[in-house]
Amino acid sequence: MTNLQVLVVGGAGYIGSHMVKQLALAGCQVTTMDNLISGHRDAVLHGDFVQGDLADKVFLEHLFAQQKFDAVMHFASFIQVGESVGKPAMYYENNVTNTLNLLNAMNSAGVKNFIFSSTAATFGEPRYSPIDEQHPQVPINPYGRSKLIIEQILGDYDRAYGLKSVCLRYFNAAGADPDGQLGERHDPETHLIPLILQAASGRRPSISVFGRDYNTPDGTCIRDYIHISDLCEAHWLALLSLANGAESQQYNLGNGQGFSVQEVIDSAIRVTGRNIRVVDAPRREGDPARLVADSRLAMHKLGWTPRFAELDVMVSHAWQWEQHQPRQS
Ligand SMILES: NC(=O)c1ccc[n+]([C@@H]2O[C@H](COP(=O)([O-])OP(=O)(O)OC[C@H]3O[C@@H](n4cnc5c(N)ncnc54)[C@H](O)[C@@H]3O)[C@@H](O)[C@H]2O)c1
Ligand SMILES: O=c1ccn([C@@H]2O[C@H](COP(=O)(O)OP(=O)(O)O[C@H]3O[C@H](CO)[C@H](O)[C@H](O)[C@H]3O)[C@@H](O)[C@H]2O)c(=O)[nH]1
Repeated sequence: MTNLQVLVVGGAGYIGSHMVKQLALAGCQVTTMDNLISGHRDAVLHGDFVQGDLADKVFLEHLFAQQKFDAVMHFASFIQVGESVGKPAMYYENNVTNTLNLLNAMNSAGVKNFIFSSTAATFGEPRYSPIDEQHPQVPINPYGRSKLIIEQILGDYDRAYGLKSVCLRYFNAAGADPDGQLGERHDPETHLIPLILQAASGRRPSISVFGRDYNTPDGTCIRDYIHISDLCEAHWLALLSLANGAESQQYNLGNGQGFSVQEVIDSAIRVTGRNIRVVDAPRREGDPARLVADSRLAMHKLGWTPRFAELDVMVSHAWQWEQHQPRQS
């Protein structure tokens, strides 16, 4: 238990809202800041909520002047790879410039601990698998580049200002709060598991499989799905490491086990017991055939162990959430 005071930026979103709950249950004083551009106010179940935008430097200055924080967790960004290709300005503005505003406000206020949501997309096309922290980072889209730029800025800010950070490079966040209180509510939804489950529940007519001609055993893309609770646990351990004086670090976070798109659909059929209409579609631009994490560094240095590594468990928690979503009449 701890009474750390933590600012969660983007805490009304999918991953941030689960984090807020976990921090509060661990005894932290949590403040969520979110502009609600894609988040949901009712997803913030604990602590204080302030509506504000990272673009607003005056707002940030006031926030840090009013409250003392031991650490900041930063989940707020635009998140769609495809959209970033057509709208790079929007992505660099929100993911880079606005993050700089946050880092500079932290610096002015003397807040020294930062946990950053980075991504597998910073690696680009895998040169080997599974992907460890030594793998070259050569992103192939503006989304991935926007996250890598921040990772690099964080190195500079540590050297110059002593800002300590942990960059967590998530692979595919999946599942939902095991208690059923929270889940994934993106609009538009682009992620595979919620889309499959919407097809199972009747909220969508079908699920499209983007390509069956990849160099994988069943021809569909392989991804490394990591349960949202395990992801939050890694953030918690990263926070404790910084609070205990650890140096800045980057960790890849996944299960180390890949599942193909077809295997995810098969899991959803097993878990839901429903028929799911599957439509074959062309490849989606920019999708590598296989993205699997080597997370051994996080396991060794943070003492992290995924608890919900089984795909059917991730899908069943997401299904529990999907069944409580409002239906259009
Ligand atoms: N979902 C994944 O599989 C995945 C994988 C790798 C990395 N990530 C990263 O994790 C983070 C969280 O992802 P998510 O799926 O929860 O996304 P999300 O869209 O559900 O949450 C992002 C939140 O940030 C808020 N926000 C965005 N811009 C803001 C701004 N300028 N000021 C204040 N609030 C702002 C949004 O309203 C939203 O609540 C993102 O940074 C994303 O890049 C996610
Ligand atoms: O309707 C769909 C949606 C997805 N897919 C496939 O399912 C797999 C997973 O796709 P997601 O969109 O769920 O996830 P991504 O692997 O594309 O994206 C994840 O990893 C990226 C980094 O590679 C980013 O970090 C992003 O935010 C994160 O969700 C991909 O092979 C995709 O082609 C389909 O076949 N049909």
